[in-house]
Amino acid sequence: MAELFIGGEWVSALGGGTREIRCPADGSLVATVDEADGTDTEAAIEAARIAFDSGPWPSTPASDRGDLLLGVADLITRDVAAYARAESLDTGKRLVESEYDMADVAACFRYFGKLAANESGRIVDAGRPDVASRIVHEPVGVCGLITPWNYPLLQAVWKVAPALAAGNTFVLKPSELTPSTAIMLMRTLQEAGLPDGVANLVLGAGAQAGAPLSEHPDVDLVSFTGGLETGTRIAATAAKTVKKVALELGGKNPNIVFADADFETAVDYAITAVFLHSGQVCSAGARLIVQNELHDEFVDEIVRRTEQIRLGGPFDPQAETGPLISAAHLEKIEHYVAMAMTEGATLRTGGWRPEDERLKDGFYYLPTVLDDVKQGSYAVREEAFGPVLTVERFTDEDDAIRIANDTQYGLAGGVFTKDGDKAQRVAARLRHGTIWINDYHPYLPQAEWGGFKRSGVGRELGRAGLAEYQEAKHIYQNLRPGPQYWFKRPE
Ligand SMILES: NC(=O)c1ccc[n+]([C@@H]2O[C@H](COP(=O)([O-])OP(=O)(O)OC[C@H]3O[C@@H](n4cnc5c(N)ncnc54)[C@H](O)[C@@H]3O)[C@@H](O)[C@H]2O)c1
Ligand SMILES: C[N+](C)(C)CC=O
Repeated sequence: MAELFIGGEWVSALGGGTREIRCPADGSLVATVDEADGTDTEAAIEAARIAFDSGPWPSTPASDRGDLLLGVADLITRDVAAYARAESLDTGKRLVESEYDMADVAACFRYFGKLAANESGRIVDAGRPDVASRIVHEPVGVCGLITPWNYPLLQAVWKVAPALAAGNTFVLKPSELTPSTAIMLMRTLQEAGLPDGVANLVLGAGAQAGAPLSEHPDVDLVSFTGGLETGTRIAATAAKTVKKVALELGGKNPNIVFADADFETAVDYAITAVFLHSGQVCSAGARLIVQNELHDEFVDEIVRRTEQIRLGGPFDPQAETGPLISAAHLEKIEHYVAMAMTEGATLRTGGWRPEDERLKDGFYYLPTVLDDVKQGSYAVREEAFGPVLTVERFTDEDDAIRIANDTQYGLAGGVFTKDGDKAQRVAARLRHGTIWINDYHPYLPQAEWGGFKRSGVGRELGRAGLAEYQEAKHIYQNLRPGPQYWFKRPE
């Protein structure tokens, strides 16, 4: 016990609450951890406030902050096996996927470590030789960071690394379902030499442990990754104290396949786009939009391959994808498929929990393909966040773009074609934050990530990802001061 990290100390929840963390692949007990409530979070906010207002971190030279982040990347790389194992036990994700995620975590610390070291503000030409004018970047203050369960450490680090690089202090509240790697990260930050109170961790349910991060007047910025409904609530609450708000929300991501695409490449990516991590990926290509003349052959092949996907737990070397995160999420997917069927979708494969005895204790759902879904229907409007592919058809380029943009979301999308000009034309007209051409899923720490429309506000990663955590201050110095006499001098 004592997994809350507040003011540089490991402490237990004041109310004595605990929560069992169980592996979604088989229900085995992973850990019993502290469950905070609002009082613990308020204590963490106070520690972060004190560290910001009177601690050394905000005024530490940016290059020294950068060095510390580079050291964190090295420590995570040293401990990658333990981190990956912990991530897989909490999420049920295949070990190899967690290993990739941990490499991305280290790369993110390296990117922001180097960016911090090169941070210099800029000189502004005031148009007068007797004026020195410059923009400096300062930290925003105390940041509340709230993160989901699907990529627990990676999504946290997309916030933690730029927040630290910019000189902020923070309180992190990871998903109550997947706290283990966040606990490990606090130990790593401590080992790297981060001053006390800069990094704080509270564990627990959103409504209790998370809510003060958007409500409390001492929090200057709240950055949230999660569902649209929660994000909307957090933004509304944060508005009362005029906090800066960054939101990374859901997606209903189109994957457009033209008839001239390389067939084998497009089929292979279409399957990975939607079924990676059992579809529990914000940018999952869950909406296959395929050109009419290719439809039958393409979807037949997708169905044939989907039926061969092997499900299994994180340490099954033959498993290709794993379980859903919880019983509640499994029920949500069942409801989603039932709704699609009532709307007239054709179930081509899946649509059930697997009968395999080997999987009986986990939250598994068969990879599912729903053909003939109607445009504008529930199945194409709502994010399933599970292993369900919907199929729509299009006639020509304009039709593909119209269908792909017909969503409240705008996170990501794919385009498959051998015609490079056409691919660029389509990419330019898609209202989504990331467009992959003849590829799907890669993201880079140096490339901004975020959503158009209701997929979010602001950007993570890249230069804009650092700017989210900075205030720009203009310093204007009159080099030859003297009276101006705008108002007449009294006689
Ligand atoms: N855009 C992206 O980059 C991105 C990345 C990953 C996940 N997501 C989205 O996340 C969603 C799935 O994650 P989830 O189920 O964990 O989302 P969620 O909204 O249920 O929870 C996310 C986090 O918010 C907390 N929370 C819940 N209510 C809160 C409240 N009132 N105040 C403060 N915190 C609160 C939760 O405890 C959790 O830590 C999907 O919609 C997915 O698309 C988006
Ligand atoms: C942003 N990403 C792809 C790492 C995780 C989305 O759920």
